[in-house]
Amino acid sequence: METWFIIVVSVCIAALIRPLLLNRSHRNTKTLPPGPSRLASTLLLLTNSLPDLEPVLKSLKSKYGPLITLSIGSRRSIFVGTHSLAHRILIQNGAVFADRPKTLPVRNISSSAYGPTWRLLRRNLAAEVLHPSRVKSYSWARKWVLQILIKRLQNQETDGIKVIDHFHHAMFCLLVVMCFGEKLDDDRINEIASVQRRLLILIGSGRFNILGLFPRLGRLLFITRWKELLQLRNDQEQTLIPLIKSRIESIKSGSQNEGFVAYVDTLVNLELPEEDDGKENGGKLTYKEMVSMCGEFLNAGTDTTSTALQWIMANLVKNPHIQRKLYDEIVAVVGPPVPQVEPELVIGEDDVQKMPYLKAVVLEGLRRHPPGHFVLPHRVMKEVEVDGYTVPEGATINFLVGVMGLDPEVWDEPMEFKPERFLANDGVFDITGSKGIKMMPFGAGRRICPGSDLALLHLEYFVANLIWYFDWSVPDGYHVDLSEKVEFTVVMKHPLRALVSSRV
Ligand code: HEM
Repeated sequence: METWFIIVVSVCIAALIRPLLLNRSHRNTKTLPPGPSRLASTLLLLTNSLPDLEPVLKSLKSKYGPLITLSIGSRRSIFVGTHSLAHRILIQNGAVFADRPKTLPVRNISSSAYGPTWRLLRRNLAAEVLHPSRVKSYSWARKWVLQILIKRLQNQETDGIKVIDHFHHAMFCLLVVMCFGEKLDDDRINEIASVQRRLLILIGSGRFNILGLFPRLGRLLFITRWKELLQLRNDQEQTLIPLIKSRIESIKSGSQNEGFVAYVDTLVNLELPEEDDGKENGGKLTYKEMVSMCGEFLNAGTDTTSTALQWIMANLVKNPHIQRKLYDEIVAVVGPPVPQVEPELVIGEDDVQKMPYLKAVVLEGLRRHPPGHFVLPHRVMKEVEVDGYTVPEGATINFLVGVMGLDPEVWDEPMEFKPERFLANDGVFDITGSKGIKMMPFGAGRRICPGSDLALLHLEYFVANLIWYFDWSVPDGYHVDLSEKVEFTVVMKHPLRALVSSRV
């Protein structure tokens, strides 16, 4: 079904239920944060994916201020446009804003309601996979993937190489090992990457918004879309369940790599609590639920990181003086690059910790080009006052992450790529925003990305090694264009092509 049909149906529904809502809304809208009319809001929300709304929200922010409401029927979507309000909401009043709206029926961390199941699943990921000692135990996997990436980049074409495909492949190899404990060949990696990315891009396109906003009605009216989603989900299960089963078998038979814990290992014995509302079953995760958990792990750790890596490398190609300064720092710590790419001769993770300029480059990349220009939608758990307005219970709330990173009130020359800004304060920068938010590429507060340390390590490790081994430059007749395009994350509209030549 097409956009015009959505619009007609929504307008009819809005007209039918308007009289019912009028009394209530008259009472409430007085203190709601301001925003455009219900009809204009409905059209905006139904015809745009969340990232596509960014330019509209920017202009609404100039008109209405930093707290904006879009209404559709009785639902309210509230958007927050400044750092100080984001800090007040997510850090100082975090618990009220830590829930998620119920959308598609999957069980994973990011879509779990704020409650015991979410706590258990999140604690499991944080303690069993993302704990620093565990992250260290995956060090061999990072070295292995780095070899693969370097070999792929060495076989480049003369007119430059489109690097993003190789970054995606590398990140999938890495996250697949961490998830299923297996090194897979290229065909299997491509199969997993393909189904995961199809799901991500379809969901990111906003085509399923209606199913999330009105689950029952949406499924009836948009049966083709619903079937498309079910088919994709089925493909994902066909691809991931055999890997999950194979890992569980190897744990049972004791043939798995001793001392190495894959994400699946940690899911098998989890005992989920019964939720108070009785909507979620307790007990062990089913295979299908493990697919949702593993699918989340793969997508959270691959798409975001490879998108950020591409943006950072693009800025290093565009700004040779920054690349040179970074290379000099790397050589000062580990010496010049070695002729052979050997697992034991790459720049190690301990060395990376001694490179403040490298860290500044990565942070500047995340400020200037955060992979997500919004966080995942939060749900307000009880009515609360913010900045003199009433934010009602049940409203969804989101944050203009992209806009905050470019706010001239906070950042000097915000459009410029200047890593030096992160060297102030002895290079100490609190990405969690606990004392004050200046940017929030990983979100903030209780729902902050639990993978932020791992993501920073991956970015620092790959950027350091890629700059150490190779000189990156612009192919003839090409220029690095920093225009953006929305996929699931905000990616380069014209993907980076670079000439990558060995430094030895
Ligand atoms: C550059 C890389 C990454 C970026 C920019 C990023 C960003 C984000 C953002 C903005 C959120 C939403 C926060 C909110 O709703 O308030 C999020 C949530 C999440 N991220 Fe990441 N992320 C990255 C890498 C990772 C990695 C490597 C993992 C794990 C392997 C991960 C796992 C998750 C999970 C499980 C959530 C849901 C948290 C919850 O709902 O409690 N992310 N991430």
